[in-house]
Amino acid sequence: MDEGQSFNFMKHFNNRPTSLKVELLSIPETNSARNSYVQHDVSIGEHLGFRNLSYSVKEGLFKRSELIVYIMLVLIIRSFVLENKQVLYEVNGGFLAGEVTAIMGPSGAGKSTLMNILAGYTTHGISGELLVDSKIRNENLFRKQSCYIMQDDNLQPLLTVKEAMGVAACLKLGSDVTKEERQTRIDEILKALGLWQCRLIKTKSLSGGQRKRLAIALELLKNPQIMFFDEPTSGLDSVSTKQCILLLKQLAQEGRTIIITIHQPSASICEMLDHLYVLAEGKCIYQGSVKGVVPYLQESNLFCPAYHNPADYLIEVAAGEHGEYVDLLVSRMGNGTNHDWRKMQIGDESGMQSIEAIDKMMRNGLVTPVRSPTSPGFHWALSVVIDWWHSNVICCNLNFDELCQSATDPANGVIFGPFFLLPFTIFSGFFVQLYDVHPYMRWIFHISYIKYGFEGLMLAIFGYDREKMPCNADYCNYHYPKIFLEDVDMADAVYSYSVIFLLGLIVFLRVLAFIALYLRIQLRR
Ligand SMILES: Nc1ncnc2c1ncn2[C@@H]1O[C@H](COP(=O)(O)OP(=O)(O)OP(=O)(O)O)[C@@H](O)[C@H]1O
Repeated sequence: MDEGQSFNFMKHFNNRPTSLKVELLSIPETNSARNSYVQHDVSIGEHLGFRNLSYSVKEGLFKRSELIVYIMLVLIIRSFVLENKQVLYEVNGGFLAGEVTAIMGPSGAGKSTLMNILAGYTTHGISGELLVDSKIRNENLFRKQSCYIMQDDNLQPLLTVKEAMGVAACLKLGSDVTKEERQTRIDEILKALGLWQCRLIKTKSLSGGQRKRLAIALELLKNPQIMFFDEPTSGLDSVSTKQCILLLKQLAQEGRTIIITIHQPSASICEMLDHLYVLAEGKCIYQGSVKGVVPYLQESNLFCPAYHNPADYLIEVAAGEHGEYVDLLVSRMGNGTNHDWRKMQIGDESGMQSIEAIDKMMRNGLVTPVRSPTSPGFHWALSVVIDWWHSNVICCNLNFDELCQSATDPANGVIFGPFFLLPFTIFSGFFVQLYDVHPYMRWIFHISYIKYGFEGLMLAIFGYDREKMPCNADYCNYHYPKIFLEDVDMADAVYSYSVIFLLGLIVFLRVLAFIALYLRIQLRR
């Protein structure tokens, strides 16, 4: 490492606070609250990078352990017998300080291999360049400034949390750190990571989440700049998973580079990640923000279904479930050299969300924008005009979906719309007559807009003393339209009532929809 590189690296390191500021936060419930943790307070240039990184292993008759025993023999025959298996193919990438980067991909894609190489655990069979601040990294210095937290935390089961920290502090902190300073640091980290309450508990009795935090606490003693985590959320429930990712975000926001491998994160976890690096068949098919995944795939004619977790969809694409797209995506991503999709950050969210929302609604045949920079009155009026335009029969214009979408979430409209529609359809006079149902249920007839629409239609066709209908048989029961109206229980129905009710209901629902839309937008502001 030359002097300049060493200076840069140490500059980042020295910029970080020496004392930890990490506090375990409660998990925010709302998206907006969660997104507040995704602010990019720390903006440091590229920190950890790799160029044209390839990795291959020899595999065949002998495994690695046997090689030790048969080393002489293997050295002679390996070039003849063993096959070269390529795991990574000239991949490129850059991970920034201040961000949580998740390496994702289907099983066998090369995630652990890449992580092991970046962490400096795998050193043989590699070609390409490992960089820090765009310069070839110094492995010795890098090892001092980084740590690797494995899935199996390997904690000593019979030591208490405080004892485990004490042993680690003696080993990791130099002799120039006094006993008091060590103790202060241990207490500080335990409090910061929410382990203070269980400092006297043996590590074998800790919960999964506490064990993960203790593993992190042990590494934090030497305050590493770069932290690698292999599947940090495996074996944790959803609450502990969120807490764990939040903790990693906080560590990142203090200026660290956090790199994790993760298997199919949930949508809410995905939102909390700053950067995704996705591998398929040992090549990079995506590198960028979480928000960029859907538009990136769309450009390759891969449309993530509405209400589908984009991360799941990306893994399905990587696994070839949607066709042969890996080569196309690798070339579009330049095998990791393309950094364009990194730019699509949370700041672009409002635009993206409204585009996605409109897109979803258009696909579902709905036309009520719920998130808009313009006035609710404008959208309300627009939806009235468009709905009116689309409607052929007056009763079809009464759309309960719209009310539900305005008041709650568009997805709820799809569920509650048919739910509200069904009783009105059944008690409309079409399937059952008014006097066939229990008196307690008859009120539904009187508010069923389908009944009024149906009644108005029947009266317009068969009412108003319509003349006898043609009959070519000896006897026609409905020769007289009046008999038909009596049979369908509409002899006493009044056409004008139907029209007044339907017009009144249209006005009522429109006003209600406007109020709901108005209130919702007011609450969001
Ligand atoms: N030392 C090795 N010897 C033989 N094959 C190896 C070696 N290391 C990795 N591989 C192979 O490289 C491929 C990628 O392995 P890797 O463990 O990196 O995948 P992964 O994406 O982490 O998978 P998973 O999610 O299942 O852990 C696999 O097919 C694996 O068998």
